[in-house]
Amino acid sequence: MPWGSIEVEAKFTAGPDTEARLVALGAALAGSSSFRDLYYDTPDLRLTRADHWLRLRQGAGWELKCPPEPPAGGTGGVPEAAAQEPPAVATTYQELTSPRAIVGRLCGVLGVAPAPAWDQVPGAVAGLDLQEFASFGTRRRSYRLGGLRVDLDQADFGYAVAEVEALVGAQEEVPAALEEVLQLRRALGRDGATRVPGKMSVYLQRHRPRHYEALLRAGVLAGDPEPPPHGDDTAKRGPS
Ligand SMILES: Cc1ncc(C[n+]2csc(CCOP(=O)(O)OP(=O)(O)OP(=O)(O)O)c2C)c(N)n1
Ligand SMILES: [Mg+2]
Repeated sequence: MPWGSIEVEAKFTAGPDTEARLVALGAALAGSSSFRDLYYDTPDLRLTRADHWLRLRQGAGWELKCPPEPPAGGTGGVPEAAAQEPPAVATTYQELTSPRAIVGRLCGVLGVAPAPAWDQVPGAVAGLDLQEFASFGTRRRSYRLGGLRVDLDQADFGYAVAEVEALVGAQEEVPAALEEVLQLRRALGRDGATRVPGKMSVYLQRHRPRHYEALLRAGVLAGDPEPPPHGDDTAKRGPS
């Protein structure tokens, strides 16, 4: 897919038995990694208030996670549950990686014409006055099971979260992918009855409360219950 792929994700809180359950289901450890993410927005938060997440990921480069473009003439059958209205059972995002696609989408959201000098993302970041608003490290253990991926993350600000993820190439494939993602999460003993906040939600709630409130008001984030404080054993239950 020239414009990136569509990511269907459902988060959950991993337990001490999660990795054993994954292996029992036939999943294989695909790798362990550590990386730092830096996220950018305009001073008046226009990108994140439009649910667009521009980041520079150490070792991967620039990436833009944004709601999938509705295909011409239809919603592409994105099921309600996967819709971005919080609380979302799962989230569906396009992940753009090509500089041209990222810059084009940024300019579209901000309503400006791309300048010739913005053929690479850093030029657009400077030209659009985008500033870093979040920076945190993640230790990740990833498992693969069929076409699904399970990431067990431990953020360096003391929060652990896991997610089941499927990548599809077209909107029409989202409903089937969503069912597979939710089925695996259930098989891991996590029914999704309680909404599990992502790392960014917790980071903003703790470190950028005004930004967090703005995203609640914009309906981009749901009012997630603040997870246990640092050092709580939930945080410790991250990737072993
Ligand atoms: C449950 C939920 N999560 C994220 C969002 C929006 N959002 C906030 S930050 C954000 C960007 C980061 O996405 P996330 O999957 O939380 O982080 P990570 O797992 O490190 O990225 P990956 O490796 O999967 O690309 C999004 C989409 C939302 N509205 N609801
Ligand atoms: Mg994710």
